[in-house]
Formats: sequence, C-alpha cells, structure tokens
Amino acid sequence: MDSDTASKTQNSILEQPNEPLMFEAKTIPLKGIGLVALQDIPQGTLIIRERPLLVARPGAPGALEDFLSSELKKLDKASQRQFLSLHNNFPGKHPFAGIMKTNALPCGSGSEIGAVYPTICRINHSCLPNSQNTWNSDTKIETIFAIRPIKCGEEITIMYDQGGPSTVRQASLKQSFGFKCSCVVCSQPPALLRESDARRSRIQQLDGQIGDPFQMLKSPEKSLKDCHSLLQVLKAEYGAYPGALAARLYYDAFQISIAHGDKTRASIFAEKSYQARLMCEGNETPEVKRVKMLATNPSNHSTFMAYSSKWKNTKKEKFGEDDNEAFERWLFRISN
Ligand SMILES: C[S@@+](CC[C@H](N)C(=O)[O-])C[C@H]1O[C@@H](n2cnc3c(N)ncnc32)[C@H](O)[C@@H]1O
Repeated sequence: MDSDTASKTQNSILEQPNEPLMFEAKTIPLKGIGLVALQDIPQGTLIIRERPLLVARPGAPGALEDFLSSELKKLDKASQRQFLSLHNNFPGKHPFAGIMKTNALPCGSGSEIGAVYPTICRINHSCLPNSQNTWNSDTKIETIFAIRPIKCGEEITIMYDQGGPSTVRQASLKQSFGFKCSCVVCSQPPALLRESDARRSRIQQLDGQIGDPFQMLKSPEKSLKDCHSLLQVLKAEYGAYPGALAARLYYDAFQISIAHGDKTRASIFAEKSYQARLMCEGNETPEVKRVKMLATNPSNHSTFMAYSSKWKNTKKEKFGEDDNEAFERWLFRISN
C-alpha cells in the first residue's frame, strides 16, 4: 500500500477524527510505511486512540485463517480493505494469519489475545521508542502516548520486543518480524553498544531479583536496594524518560513496602508509579486509576502487612524532600 492510501485509511476507527492529525503515514526507507510527526509532540501527549479492526487468539495457522476469514466477513468493506492492506511478513498459504502475526498487539500486558488496528499497526519499532502502546480493558481501545518529546518530522516508534541485550533483541525481531533493527541504540559504535548491552542485561537481572517473592519476604531491604539500583541503570540507559519501566519499578517498591507495613513509603512509591504511568497511558486505564487510589490509601492493597509488620509506621516520619539525594536514600532505605 502506498502512503497516500495509508493516510486516507486513517480516520475510520480513530477516536478523534475531527482533530487535525499529529502525524502522517509515509514510506520510510527500509521499513515500509511508518508514522511521522507533523508537529512537535510533548511528552505525555495522547497521539492515537483506536478501536481494533479484529481481535484473535493465536492458533495453528489453518484454524486461525478460518477464524479470521469468518471474522473478516462480518466487517464492512472499508474495514476489510484496511485489514488486507496491512503489511504481511509471512506471505503464503495463510495470508490473514500472516497479517495478524505481523501486526497484532497484545490486548493487555502478557495477554495472548491480540488485536490489529488500521493506523497503530503502521508504527515501526525502535529499541529506544518515543511512544508507548497501551490496551484499555474497560474501553476496549488502544492508545499511543508520547513517552518522550517528539520533534516535528521524527518517526513515531514503539517497542515490539521484550528488551535485553542487542543480540537477543535482534534475534527476536528477525524471527518474529523479519527485519534487522538499525535504530539509534543498535547502530551505536561497538564500544557504546557493549555498554548499553551491559545496562540492559543488568536491567533484566535486577527485574528478576525484585520480582523474587522469597527475597521480598526474607530481605526486603535488599529488594528495595535492587529497586534503587534499577532506577540508576534506567536513568543511565533511558535518560530522563524511562517510561513504563520506571512505573513498574516504583510499583514493585510499593509492593515491597506495603507487604511489610510501611504505608508512608508505599504511598510515595504509588504516587511515583502513578505519575510515570500517566505519562505513558493517560488517566483512563483501570490500572492507572487503581495505582492512584493506592497512593491515597496504600493499606487498601490486599498484601498490607502480609509479610510482616516490621516497617509499620509508628510515628510520622520526617524527610526533607529538598535534598533529593537524601530523600531518595531515605525512600529506598539505603543506610550506607
Ligand atoms: C506492524 S508493521 C509496521 C508497519 C509496516 N512498516 C508497514 O509497512 O505497514 C511491522 C513490520 O514493519 C517493519 N518494521 C517495523 N519496524 C522496523 C524497523 N525498525 N526497521 C525495519 N523494518 C521495520 C517490519 O517489516 C515489520 O514486520
């Protein structure tokens, strides 16, 4: 499909059809079609809100093809054309399944159910994306928010893979999407790429340690310290815009604190998680609303004092928020 056709197909399922679009679909060298910003877009801006064309579970190619074929017949002609015009990395016997496999985005984190969209599915991948896709399970709408400032003329990008060092990312992108990534991270000089790889491996390692319930139970100080270390690595790798990774880290720190009874820190961590999430997905998703509620009432969480009451706040703790470093050390219980 050429970029003209792509531009014309944009509006039907978009939720903000009357507003001037912040982007245009055009051909990008070596990437097919992509979306390019038509204006400067500040961090935290909602760029696209779109309903799915089709939703499906993964399945054997033949069975998936039959399912998609019957679902396609239920769509109007314009929607059918939009679906059929999407990129297919797996041409052959099962073209509908190939389109789905190339384009589907999960309906929620970790969900095996995927959906395709006429516009959002034109967004290409970067290992340092400037935007994030999020599924809202209440409204059944997918959103794209700017997670860092985007300059007019810059391509809008999201992240397709699970992260990790460049060799792992490259292999996964090649296998699932058929391209060799040459984004700003992957095309760095070898020495810088090695440093980035070391940070991304460390991020995965720390993430695993923080998620370990035994460490959280037996050595919550260590878990919080890991959260603090992760924050430093995220800042080094992603600069001022760690996006959803920061939201998750703060939520983990919330869970560690509340499980041992520390409502004061838990409330601060929940608020930080909320603020980070707000930038990535707005204030409409059930998850964002829940984290906001927990910032106000941390003890409403089901694990309040589930592990111990050793951090239960007995008196109002004083902390000086003016001295950033001291505040961070207090918050993450770093003693030396
Ligand atoms: C969901 S589609 C994105 C839109 C697609 N470029 C198009 O023309 O419709 C995914 C496909 O786009 C291409 N693609 C996405 N990101 C890319 C990148 N960073 N470099 C090269 N190709 C990319 C790959 O062919 C991939 O399988």
